[in-house]
Amino acid sequence: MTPVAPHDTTLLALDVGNTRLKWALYDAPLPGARLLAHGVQFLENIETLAEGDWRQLRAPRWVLGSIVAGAGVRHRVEEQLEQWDAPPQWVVPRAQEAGVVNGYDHPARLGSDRWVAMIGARQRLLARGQQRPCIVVMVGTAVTVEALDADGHFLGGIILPGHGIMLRALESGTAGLHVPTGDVRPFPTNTSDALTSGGTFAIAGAVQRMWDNLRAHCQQDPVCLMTGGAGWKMAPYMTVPFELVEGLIFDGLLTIARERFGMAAAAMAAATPSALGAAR
Ligand SMILES: Nc1ncnc2c1ncn2[C@@H]1O[C@H](COP(=O)(O)OP(=O)(O)O)[C@@H](O)[C@H]1O
Ligand SMILES: CC(C)(COP(=O)(O)O)[C@@H](O)C(=O)NCCC(=O)O
Ligand SMILES: [K+]
Repeated sequence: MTPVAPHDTTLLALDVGNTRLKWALYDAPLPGARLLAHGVQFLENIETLAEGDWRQLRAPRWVLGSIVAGAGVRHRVEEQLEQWDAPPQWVVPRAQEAGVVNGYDHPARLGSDRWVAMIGARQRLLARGQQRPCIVVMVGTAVTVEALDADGHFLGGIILPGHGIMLRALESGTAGLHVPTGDVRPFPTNTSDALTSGGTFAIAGAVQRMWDNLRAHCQQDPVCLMTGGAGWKMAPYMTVPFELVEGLIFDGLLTIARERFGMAAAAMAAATPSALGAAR
């Protein structure tokens, strides 16, 4: 095991989805921490991490992650982390955390990625002084659209299939849909374009509907933040004003990390001022 330097405050943040593992190493467990290194790995390649991307990585003091993949994947990720003396902590959605109140019937049954992204969204809005209702869209393997009111109450959200799952479902459920990816067109006139446009409009339409629901509920225009590996694919076709934000989940993980490890990190920084810098 690689020992951690006594005053090291590094945080390794993990976002394990159903398709890819995203990781980021920060110099401190705080929003705005300096990003030291980051990367992505498809789940089938997790076994390469310890001997590959993470081989030369500075040993993290803390490991905090969100995971929505199954127990098997979690075990494989944990094996790759064994080289360091930092047992991973996996976020489990609570009834409330970091200024967000969880409206789910069973708070812990909410996907941890959805919870962490909402905490990241809230942190981002408050940091720029915007206390407004917010729609959080994540376009990954699945698509999720969450509604938060201006006070940080998560009212509820929807789950729909992502682009890939929609196409595979149609391919396997019909006789005549086996065609290459097409283009998004207002009035598709071939099967490829019809499928690609259908999936894109389904997602854009779902977001529009949740945005309308939230505006009607709050009597105020929501902010819409969109993230996820396939967010860029949706960007040209959205019908509500939105911002494409990379790393909303990492913002959320840093916010949760501040609550969990911030005190310890501050104490270490006080012992060695150079470790964190005077600004923090
Ligand atoms: N270059 C790319 N590499 C991987 N996935 C991509 C790429 N471009 C778009 N995608 C889409 O992004 C999805 C993965 O996004 P991601 O946010 O990592 O998902 P998850 O969190 O569910 O693992 C894939 O399902 C795919 O549709
Ligand atoms: C909805 C999800 C499958 C999204 O997964 P992803 O696309 O990020 O891989 C995931 O958040 C999940 O498994 N949620 C648990 C059920 C729920 O949130 O209600
Ligand atoms: K995700």
